[in-house]
Amino acid sequence: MSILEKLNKGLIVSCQALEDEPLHSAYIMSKMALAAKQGGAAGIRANTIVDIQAIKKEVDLPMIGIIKKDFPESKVFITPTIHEVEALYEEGVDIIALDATKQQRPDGKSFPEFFSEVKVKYPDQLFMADISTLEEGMEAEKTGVDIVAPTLAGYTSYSQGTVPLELVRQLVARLSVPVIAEGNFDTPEKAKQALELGAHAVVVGSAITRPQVITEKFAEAVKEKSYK
Ligand SMILES: CC(=O)N[C@H](C=O)[C@@H](O)[C@H](O)[C@H](O)COP(=O)(O)O
Repeated sequence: MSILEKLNKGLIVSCQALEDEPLHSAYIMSKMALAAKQGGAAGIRANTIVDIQAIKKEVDLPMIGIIKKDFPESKVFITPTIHEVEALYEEGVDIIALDATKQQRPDGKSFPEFFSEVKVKYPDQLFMADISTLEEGMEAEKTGVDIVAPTLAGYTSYSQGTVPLELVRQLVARLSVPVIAEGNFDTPEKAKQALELGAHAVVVGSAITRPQVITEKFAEAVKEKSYK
């Protein structure tokens, strides 16, 4: 069975904690991935080589790998340059996800320029384009990516206020490549709706693996009421 078949209509759990987050630790992310597997996840999305290595030891699910890296002169931070692609390829991940927005890249290239280089170097690797608008999804498909995901909807200056489910609906209608729903699918209902709209799979992160975010929602909810 191919990787895309294995992920078909499945839940992918994103297990990520950056340096400034309380759960920042490859060991903890590996246990998050194990919990996700026990809960029925079909795949894992993870950031950094150390986390990916630790997770691979714990679970054998299909892996979407990224490397987040900040550059002072660019807002592109998900697998931004060929160096991060190279590291993920060397490590061996089933799918490499990368920023495919029109934002200024750290290497000064446009996404099509950047991705044509990547594709020539790694013709057999599956690539997932993280985009923020329909237009970027359509552009990404033209460059030859294998999957498009609205991961960055609401995270670029020009995509503020995007409703993720609405963008999924539009992407599914306009693209031929599989669309994986990702980014603020924070309830089981929204995840299910994304699949009903035709998404190939759905990635859920914070609502499962960021306890500080989950706690905040509960804390806000109990604060809103005045109790007698
Ligand atoms: C914008 C950005 O940095 N997104 C990252 C991409 O890998 C992750 O931090 C998200 O957790 C992931 O996309 C899943 O989304 P959510 O946590 O909303 O379910």
